[in-house]
This record gives sequence, structure tokens and C-alpha cells, in this order.
Amino acid sequence: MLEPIVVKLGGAIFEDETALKNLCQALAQVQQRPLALVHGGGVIVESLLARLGLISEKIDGLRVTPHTQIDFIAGALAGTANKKLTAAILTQGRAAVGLCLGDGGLCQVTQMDAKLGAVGSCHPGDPDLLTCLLEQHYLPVISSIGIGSDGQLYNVNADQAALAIGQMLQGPMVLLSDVPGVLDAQGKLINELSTSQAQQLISQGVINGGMAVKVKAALDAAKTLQQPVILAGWKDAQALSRLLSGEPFGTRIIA
Ligand SMILES: Nc1ncnc2c1ncn2[C@@H]1O[C@H](COP(=O)(O)OP(=O)(O)O)[C@@H](O)[C@H]1O
Ligand SMILES: CC(=O)N[C@@H](CCC(=O)OP(=O)(O)O)C(=O)O
Repeated sequence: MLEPIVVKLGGAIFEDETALKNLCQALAQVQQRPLALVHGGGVIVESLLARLGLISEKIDGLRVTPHTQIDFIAGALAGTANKKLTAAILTQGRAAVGLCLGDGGLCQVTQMDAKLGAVGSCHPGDPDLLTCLLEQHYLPVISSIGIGSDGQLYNVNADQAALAIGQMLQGPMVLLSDVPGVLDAQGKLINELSTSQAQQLISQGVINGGMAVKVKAALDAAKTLQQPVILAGWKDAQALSRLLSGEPFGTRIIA
């Protein structure tokens, strides 16, 4: 089997029906090589928590997850987001299978930091389930809810979850977000970003919040995979065909 491509899809796409349909159509059409999809869903989490009258805050791009909220957050990510995305791909005629990081022991998850509550750090675990699905031409759709060795559910940042899946599958990675890639202080797309340039832009605050988490995960992935990781926008319906043809697009993160 060719190394699978790992695509991470940022959750804001759930608010753009047309982009979601176009992207799922493009994903469903990829026949050249196996594909695994990791997704976020921060917007779905926020809308549920707001409806429940709960306040949510982030520290350095990571959502503080009180233990009293993890059931709701798991419902939003492993439930609503995961099943909506699986449904959108199934509708395009491709056999998608919805999973979370804990299924089949895919990833090992531990509590990251007590001050963040039920937020998990994620590491590659047992690849067997994923390998079986990919060999049988299923498209795995993986949410970023993890299960710890303590049996608890953890909320993992979806870019960090994608990093663990990428390290497990050792294939090319593309992280698709609501922006066309990493933007400089003038709002212009940066075509290529190295570790030192990224560190400088993060310390200057030009790269911040969720993008800082994403860039750090991409740098780690580029280092372990020994190949650039692409950060690009899901609004670009051609993103996947560009990736497959090797055409440059988005921001290439090089370690
Ligand atoms: N330098 C930057 N370039 C692009 N986006 C940035 C930058 N710094 C911060 N951001 C913010 O990061 C967001 C993308 O990160 P995030 O919301 O975590 O995406 P996703 O949900 O797709 O993982 C952008 O919408 C933008 O608001
Ligand atoms: C710990 C943490 O921050 N978890 C994220 C998981 C979802 C996510 O990362 O979604 P996006 O990719 O859409 O941002 C959250 O609760 O929002």
C-alpha cells in the first residue's frame, strides 16, 4: 500500500455548506492513494456550549476543558462533527468510517496540564485498525476525542491529533483551514516557512492562537516525516488535486 495522505480539516468548514460539499466531493474522488481524514470542530463545540449557557476560554490556542464539560465537547466533536462529515462523504459515494482517537487504541492520550482540565496530549498508538480500513479502501474520518489509559475522555487539539496520525502513517500531510495558509504581518501568504522563521513570527505575535498550535504541529510533523507539510485553505476546491500533482500551494512548512 502507498503511504496514505493525512488531511486535517479545520472545523470552520462546518459553517460553509458549499465548501464542505465541494471538499467532500474532492475527497471522495481521490483514487490514486489511500487517504485518512482528521477533523476539528471548534465552532460546533462553541455553539453547543453557548446554547448550554457555558463559557469557554482558550489558553495559547487550546480550549480549557473543565471535566464537567468533556461529555458535551465529546458529543460535539466525536458525535455531531464526526457524523456530519462522515455523512457528507458517504453522500458523495465513498465508504467513510467515523472514528475517534481511542478506537482500536489508535492513539495514546494523557492529560496535558491540570490547568487545562480534560485536554489530552496525543501520541501514535496501534495502527492496525487504520491499516485494515485503508487496505479495504475505506476512508477513515477521525475526530480529536481521545481515550486515556485511565478510561477518561480527553479533548485533543485536532492539529495535534493529525500530527499523531501522520507520524503513525508516515505519509504526506496537509492541514486545511479557513485561511489560504500562514499570512505575514501584511496579510500576505507566506509560501515557505522554516523552524527559525516560524519561531520569530510566533514570538512577534504575527502567528498566534490556533495558527501557532497548527504551525508547531506542522513543524514537528515535517521533522519526523522528513518532508514538508502543507498548510492551505479548504476554500480552495483544487487543494487536493494540487497536493496529488505536486503543484505548489498554501504554505510549505519545512523543518
Ligand atoms: N499568521 C497567521 N496567518 C493565518 N492565520 C492566522 C495567523 N495568526 C492567527 N491566525 C488565525 O488562525 C486561524 C486558523 O487557526 P484555527 O482557527 O485554529 O484553524 P482550524 O480551526 O482550521 O484549525 C485563522 O482563521 C486566523 O484567524
Ligand atoms: C484542546 C482543544 O483545543 N481542542 C479543540 C478540538 C477541536 C479542534 O481543534 O477544532 P478546529 O480544528 O476546528 O480548531 C477544541 O475544543 O476546539
